[in-house]
Amino acid sequence: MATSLMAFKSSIGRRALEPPAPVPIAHKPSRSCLNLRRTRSSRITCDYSCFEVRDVTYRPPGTQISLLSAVNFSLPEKSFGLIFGRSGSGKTTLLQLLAGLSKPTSGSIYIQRYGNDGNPNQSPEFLPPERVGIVFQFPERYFVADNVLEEVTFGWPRQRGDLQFKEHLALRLQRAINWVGLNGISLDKDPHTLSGGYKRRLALAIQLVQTPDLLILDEPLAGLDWKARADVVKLLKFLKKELTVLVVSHDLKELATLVDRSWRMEMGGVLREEPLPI
Ligand SMILES: Nc1ncnc2c1ncn2[C@@H]1O[C@H](COP(=O)(O)OP(=O)(O)OP(=O)(O)O)[C@@H](O)[C@H]1O
Repeated sequence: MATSLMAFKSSIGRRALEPPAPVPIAHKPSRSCLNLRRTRSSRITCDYSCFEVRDVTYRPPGTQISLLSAVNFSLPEKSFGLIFGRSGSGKTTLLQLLAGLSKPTSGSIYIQRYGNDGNPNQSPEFLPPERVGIVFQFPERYFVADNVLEEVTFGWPRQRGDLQFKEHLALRLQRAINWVGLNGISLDKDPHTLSGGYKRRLALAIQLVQTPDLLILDEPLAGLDWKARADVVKLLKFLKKELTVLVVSHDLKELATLVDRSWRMEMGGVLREEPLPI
């Protein structure tokens, strides 16, 4: 792939391109979101929020083909959701809508805050694309920089900011590097010379510096050896404590211990909540 195209593909995973879809006017409380909170903690002690997808359909512009058919689901904050299903069923298409890379043809994607009683306690909010980080399948194919530091900070503002702003960026960088366990690696290292597992850590760090609320990963274990796969699973277990994670994967057994909620995507873009078939 030409370098310029690689840079473009990489950059679309790093920043928002399109304005968010309108927030629904009439909103029904999501009981399923509350139920999941109850199973994760016997006593609900504070407000919480859920990422919610309501009646989302998608038809690529200029076509008559519906790739997603009235998709509905909720994912509470700091939980781990997994979508599985046959190749070509529409999983990646759904992730792209959540990341704001395409707009739903109809339906809405938003964040809803709930009170202790399980009822919404404020109006639904847009899910702005800058609050979503997406790691594509084989993210290392889209690395563009000559060293780790430039790869992580690609797309950051280059103009002279004040000291406070620079300190803020430096803290974000340090936190992301620590979270993914890249602190033992020189920031001067060429990203292409890293091992498979470290390349995935770097791809995660690129998203985490943006401090997303929702982290989306498309086949995070694909193409890795057994040790790197185990490392990535361990890392996702840690990240789940810090933010909400939504994964598309065929590697159900390896991810099973992390999963709070799972859905099968059926051909034609029909999503159904279903336990993992393992
Ligand atoms: N812009 C488009 N126009 C027409 N069809 C499309 C477009 N984008 C994707 N498709 C088709 O939509 C279907 C769903 O694709 P998608 O990549 O979302 O599936 P998937 O479930 O993620 O598959 P995989 O597991 O192989 O990644 C496929 O048949 C694909 O060819």
